[in-house]
Amino acid sequence: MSAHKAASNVVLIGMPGSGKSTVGVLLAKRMGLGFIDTDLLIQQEAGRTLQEIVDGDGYQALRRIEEKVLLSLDVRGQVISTGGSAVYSEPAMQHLKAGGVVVFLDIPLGLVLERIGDHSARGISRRPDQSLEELFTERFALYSGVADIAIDCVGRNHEEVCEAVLEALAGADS
Ligand SMILES: Nc1ncnc2c1ncn2[C@@H]1O[C@H](COP(=O)(O)OP(=O)(O)O)[C@@H](O)[C@H]1O
Ligand SMILES: O=C(O)C1=C[C@@H](OP(=O)(O)O)[C@@H](O)[C@H](O)C1
Ligand SMILES: [Mg+2]
Repeated sequence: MSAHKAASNVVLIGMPGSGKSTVGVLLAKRMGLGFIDTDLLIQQEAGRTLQEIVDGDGYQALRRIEEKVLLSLDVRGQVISTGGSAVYSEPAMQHLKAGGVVVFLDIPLGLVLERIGDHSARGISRRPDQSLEELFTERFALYSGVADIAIDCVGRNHEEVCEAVLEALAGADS
């Protein structure tokens, strides 16, 4: 059996602004799957917004809650949109990989900056001294290393990214 059929979730990873949440919904509709945004599960688990967690307890606290939420996911037939920092947990990523195909939505730093605008209110999990450029470089290696499939999202709108993911999944299936 192919990797895709054996593993029934589709897991989206990538930088904030890469389209995990918005494209994830489109993808779920096209594939007839359910949809989970793990950022919302984290907020429910913590009873706070992501920004409140970062402001109150620090960026590592957010990563700890995120890891716990990801490891407790036991689902099939879902598109799972993760948060950009999910990739910092190796056990969580291995857990997600075991149950699905991991798809990296790849955008360059310029698009990250353009799309997330004033990121101070977006709860980004990073060291206070770390620039977005450094964060981008650090994460790019992690996303590329763990993904089963990478999608170049440059020059593609939401629908086109969704289409590209579908094509790549079909290719991985055959
Ligand atoms: N392919 C795309 N083309 C144009 N805008 C996009 C695209 N993907 C995402 N966006 C926009 O970028 C912003 C962040 O998207 P979102 O899905 O929340 O990303 P993520 O969940 O990866 O942080 C939203 O305003 C969204 O509409
Ligand atoms: O990249 C990050 O550090 C984060 C991205 C957010 O999700 P999106 O990638 O969906 O914006 C969210 O998980 C959290 O605020 C941390
Ligand atoms: Mg999101």
